[in-house]
Amino acid sequence: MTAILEISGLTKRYASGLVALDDVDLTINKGEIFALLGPNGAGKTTLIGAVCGLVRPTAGIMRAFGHDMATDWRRARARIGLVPQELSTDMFEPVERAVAYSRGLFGLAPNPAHIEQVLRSLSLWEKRKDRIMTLSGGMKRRVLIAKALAHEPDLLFLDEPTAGVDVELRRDMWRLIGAMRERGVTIILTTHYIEEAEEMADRVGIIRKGRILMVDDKAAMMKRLGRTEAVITLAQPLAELPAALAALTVSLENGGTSICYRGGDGTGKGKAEVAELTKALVRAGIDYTGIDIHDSSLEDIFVDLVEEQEVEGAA
Ligand SMILES: Nc1ncnc2c1ncn2[C@@H]1O[C@H](COP(=O)(O)OP(=O)(O)OP(=O)(O)O)[C@@H](O)[C@H]1O
Repeated sequence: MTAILEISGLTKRYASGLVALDDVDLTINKGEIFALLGPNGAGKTTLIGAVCGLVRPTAGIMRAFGHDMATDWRRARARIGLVPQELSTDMFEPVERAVAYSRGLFGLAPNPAHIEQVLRSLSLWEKRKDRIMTLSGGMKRRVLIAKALAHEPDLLFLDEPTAGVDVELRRDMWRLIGAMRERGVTIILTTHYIEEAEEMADRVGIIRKGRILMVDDKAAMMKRLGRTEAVITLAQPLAELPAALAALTVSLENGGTSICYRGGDGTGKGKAEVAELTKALVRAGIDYTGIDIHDSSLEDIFVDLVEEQEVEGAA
């Protein structure tokens, strides 16, 4: 595995005194899709801004493609693309010219064939002569991506690429991100849609209050922190749990009308234990009217992790 971005001890204290990034270490490998998840204000945009030269770090070292970003920033930055949350300039420009101009900003020779390919892949070719201000919100998003791809970056940051876009555009974005990965582009995306990380990411980082709480392969994270939850609705309420169930991680809830199971480890163990539980109920002569069972999602894991930290922080 080749590391293409290495961040260590990255700290950002804004003039207000607020510490938006607190000693962040993070390594991004070539060719991966990395999703950075965090609640509002966690520091995601600040982190992207620091790597892309929009935010001046207070401390820390960043290396991209082997270049130290403090001393050799320009060469590193030339290989990085950024799709920000909002379009702030170019509103009066026609699409094609704005995208070609973005390429020129990095000192690259014009390449109309590449610009055409980018515009076509984003369904913008028909709109290439239109002024950006006349486009719909979704089309403006596509222009942002086209601008970031104009200089053929090897590392692409997408800051909440699908916030506020419709389902169709979101699917299109996912397809596009997948296609970029196929071409070997490394992608770091921030998202509030955990479904997006679950669908696309190879690795997931969870950030809160400027600190990275966890980084892991998505599958490993779900396996390690995943669990199964089952609620068994009883035909008759119970006053207490039967002794036969003592070995299982169950509790009596909802005024004795349901038995809740929380356990397992994301590998199927939970489902097997729920099966055991139902058999034990039958053996004990306890009748039930329904079972609701689900495996935890990345969202459950995320919420648990962030809440756990809230509790620790308050303690
Ligand atoms: N220019 C600034 N000056 C002072 N504080 C700032 C500045 N920019 C961001 N912050 C603060 O830094 C913290 C991190 O903000 P940041 O935008 O990086 O979070 P985020 O994770 O991207 O949030 P969101 O998901 O809402 O976009 C927040 O508390 C924010 O208010």
